[in-house]
Amino acid sequence: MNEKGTISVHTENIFPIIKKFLYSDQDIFLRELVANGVDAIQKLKKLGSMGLYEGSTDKLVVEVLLDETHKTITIKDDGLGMTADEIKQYINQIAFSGATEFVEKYKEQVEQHQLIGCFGLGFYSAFMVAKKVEIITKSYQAAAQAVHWSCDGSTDFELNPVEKNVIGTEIILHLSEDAEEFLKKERIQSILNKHCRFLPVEILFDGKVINNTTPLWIKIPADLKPEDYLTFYKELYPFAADPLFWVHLNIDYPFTLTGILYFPKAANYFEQKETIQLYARQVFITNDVKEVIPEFLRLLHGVIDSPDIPLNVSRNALQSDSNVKKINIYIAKKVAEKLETLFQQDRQAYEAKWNDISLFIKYGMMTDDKFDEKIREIVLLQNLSGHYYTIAAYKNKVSENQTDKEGNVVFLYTTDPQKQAVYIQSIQQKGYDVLVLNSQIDTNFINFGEFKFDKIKFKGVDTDTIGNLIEKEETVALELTEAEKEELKSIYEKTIDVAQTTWNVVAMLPEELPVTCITPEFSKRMERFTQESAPGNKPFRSIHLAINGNHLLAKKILYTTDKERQKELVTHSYQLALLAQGLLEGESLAAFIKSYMNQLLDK
Ligand SMILES: Nc1ncnc2c1ncn2[C@@H]1O[C@H](COP(=O)(O)OP(=O)(O)OP(=O)(O)O)[C@@H](O)[C@H]1O
Repeated sequence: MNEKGTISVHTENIFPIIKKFLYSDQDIFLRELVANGVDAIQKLKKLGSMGLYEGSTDKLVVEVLLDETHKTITIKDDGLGMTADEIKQYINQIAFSGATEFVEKYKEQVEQHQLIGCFGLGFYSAFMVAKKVEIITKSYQAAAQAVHWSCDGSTDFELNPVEKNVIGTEIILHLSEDAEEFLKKERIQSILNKHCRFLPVEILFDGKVINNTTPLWIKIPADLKPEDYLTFYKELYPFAADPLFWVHLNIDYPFTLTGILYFPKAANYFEQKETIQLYARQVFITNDVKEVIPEFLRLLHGVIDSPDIPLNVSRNALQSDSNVKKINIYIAKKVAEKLETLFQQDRQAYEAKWNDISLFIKYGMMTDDKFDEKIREIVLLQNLSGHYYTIAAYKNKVSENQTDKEGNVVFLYTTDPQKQAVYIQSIQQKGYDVLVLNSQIDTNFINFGEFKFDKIKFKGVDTDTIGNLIEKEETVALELTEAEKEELKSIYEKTIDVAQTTWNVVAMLPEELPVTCITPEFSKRMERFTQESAPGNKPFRSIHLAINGNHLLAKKILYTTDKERQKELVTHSYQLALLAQGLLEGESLAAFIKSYMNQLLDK
């Protein structure tokens, strides 16, 4: 049977293209060859179960062996093996396994390394690391002659009979000089850990089984306890704090998908990138799942396993794949259902987790309309007393007191209860309620909410006078005459001669500050955006000041005969306004502290 021949590839240049993979992810050769061994074992088991193979199928394994002396890696399996004819058909004619067609079709993406799984080259990926490859194989078929195939990376091969007693296949890779790093035990161990950790057949390396053949996600959810999920989470992310809860995905129709998605503690969201792993039949494919699952769900952790995600297509094509679209919708729905159940069944536990999950939920609402629709009723807002309300419940709670003359219910919020305490106090005296919206995402969420929620407006507590925060029909009357008003304004203008500063005397509540900085809600939001995108970059802005005409200080300033005293009152009330906004700094702050100190000594 000794035979020499030419591998029938349609493109002579398939090997250089295979080699090109090497710069993106050379490691996948091992995954491909081990996965072929696993397939071969599963096929033999299937034959056994159908009565077509009588040998034992209990202890079939794939083994990876290193030989430093001969510079070889051998991948040996107890699978169904191949006859000479099968080698000719499956190995020699690459076209049969689709490799040529694949390379032709996706050459460009291959070159740009844009394929999702870099799948499809299978056996021939061995040539990414080997200058010569041998196959020694014996088919399960009765009286099959074992064969030896070898190929040195050109398109020529040799095929000869060989002595081999046991059924199965050995693939021997003679490493090329530039791939000798793969002789290191640690290197192979780490590739196996990454790609083969959950393969369904035992993989032996260095005398040990390296994989868990029945990972949690393929088990039946009803059989599992919370501890099982927590243990598996630790297996995936040894250094992360326990997750809050999880969703076990398990669907057979219209596509097959299993997986577990964990909701991590908020602090873990951005710590690690690419935290969801994608598998196809327990073979690790990638942890770059950008195109496969909705953007906001990428904050979650866990595993998704589906044979229905096309792997040898470009990433662009993947997004428009109909299965991928269905998978996206399914996962988002499952996640929303999990949250709803939690909300309905244990409101207290849901509230306790709110701070951790709110970022993720708000982000989801803003980026996915369907998710928003499902989840809007269970979004919570927290007020200063620490109570949680749904949006509808909160609207109901404050509408009587906080509806403006246009019929909008105004949600007053603080971004920093400590720093904005002065404003909060006067607002609470007026009987208004204040929400805390201080997370990273809230600036965007407020914009989103105003656009989407019916007749709701958001106003920051430090943006305006109380009368203007919620404009009502009835207004506060000004206690000053027109002449007093003009006089007061002019005193402030003359005393505080600062550029970009405008003054107005306003009828405010007596308990509000004597002078208040007015920064329209819109500018405040813009400021926060800038702060978030370029921290430390203080935007320059002109300052509008409202002088409280109804504050006791107004008349005191107007009617004091001591000019020095008047100047002091004006300056201090101005500085207090800046202080309340966190704007008093540098020289002004030093001057303020100094004059305050002097006053202490005077008294
Ligand atoms: N270890 C093995 N034991 C038995 N048959 C094998 C083995 N390795 C490869 N084969 C045969 O050679 C064929 C081609 O293998 P190759 O890895 O190139 O492609 P594939 O496994 O069919 O698909 P993929 O491109 O997804 O890897 C296989 O379908 C299988 O029939």
